[in-house]
Amino acid sequence: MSARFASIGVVGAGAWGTALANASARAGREVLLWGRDAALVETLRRTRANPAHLPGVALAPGVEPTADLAALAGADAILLVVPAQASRAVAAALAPHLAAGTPVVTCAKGIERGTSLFMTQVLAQACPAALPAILSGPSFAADVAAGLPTAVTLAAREIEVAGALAAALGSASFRLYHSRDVRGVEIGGAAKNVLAIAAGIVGGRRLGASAGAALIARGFAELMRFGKAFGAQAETLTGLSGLGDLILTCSTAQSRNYALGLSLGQDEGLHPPGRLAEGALTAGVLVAMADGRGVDMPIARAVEAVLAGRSDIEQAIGSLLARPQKAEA
Ligand SMILES: NC(=O)C1=CN([C@@H]2O[C@H](COP(=O)(O)OP(=O)(O)OC[C@H]3O[C@@H](n4cnc5c(N)ncnc54)[C@H](OP(=O)(O)O)[C@@H]3O)[C@@H](O)[C@H]2O)C=CC1
Ligand SMILES: O=C(CO)COP(=O)(O)O
Repeated sequence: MSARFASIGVVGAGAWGTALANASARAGREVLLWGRDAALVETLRRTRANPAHLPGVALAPGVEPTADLAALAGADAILLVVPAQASRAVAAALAPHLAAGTPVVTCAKGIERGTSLFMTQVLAQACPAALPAILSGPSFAADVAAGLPTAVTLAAREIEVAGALAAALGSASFRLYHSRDVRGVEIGGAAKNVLAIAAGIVGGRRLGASAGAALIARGFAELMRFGKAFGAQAETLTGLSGLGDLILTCSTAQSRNYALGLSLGQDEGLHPPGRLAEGALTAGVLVAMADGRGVDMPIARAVEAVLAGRSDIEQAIGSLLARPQKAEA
């Protein structure tokens, strides 16, 4: 079945794109790795390494870097691995090169600002001939690139397509579960990033491990409420791209979202600057969407208020702790 996807085009040569290119090559696929920066692509080609985005990792044999998007025209499937807010423009640039029905798997974790669209909805608009799919779950690029054991979920509307893609990309160390709950998988990845910023704030403020655990559990309740309101299945949200990814990114400063929260909690502002933290870009649209459907998300709301400068950390913590006690739901 995996012969259906013998060649994979990876669009985006950042940390996650490079790691997924390596994982795909390890799974036996031919891989073209596209980057927008010709100089970076030349470095990748010459040194077989990506020091800018994934230091210390060698590019797997079988990964061919390219700066030419048209070169991906013959790929059997595409992994779209650019930040959520760049996904529409990059998918639109890719669209003219794709054969109709080519699966495009978005690997970004976010919601588009301005349109309030999930990643596969953005794909459907920008790349209408493609078959949209989503890959998400607890997986640091460095871990996947190093071949450490990792498990993620790949969802597509057609379960056969999801299964075949999972079979094509998976290996002993990179396990892909498949699903047809596209919405659940994309909500899990987007929402957990916002909650991970809150977990980082708890860490930065040294509020203790008990507070950290409470934050994960109550954050998960928010993620579940949001997911249910937007059509996700509960079993997806309790799986890898929900609870699994929430636990990972709320637990360690290896997460850029957690690290951002840590820095806020230590009153060091948005540090380090320029590093991608998708949760900071998703917080506003997530909270607005929740408001639109009457979904209570106090932790996400507190993160959004801090990031927008409407609340300081002490006010945000105070407002969460001052909420009336209620039944656990
Ligand atoms: N890193 C990780 O561990 C994981 C990341 N993800 C998700 O993957 C997505 C990408 O993250 P990651 O790879 O880590 O991010 P990086 O910051 O490492 O890389 C982002 C890549 O996207 C490129 N890019 C940015 N904007 C554009 C644009 N407008 N057009 C074309 N290319 C663009 C960058 O190019 P340039 O170098 O030229 O700026 C870079 O190659 C995010 O949504 C993230 O949440 C998911 C799971 C794990
Ligand atoms: O999504 C991730 C791990 O699953 C990566 O998290 P960060 O983007 O917070 O580093």
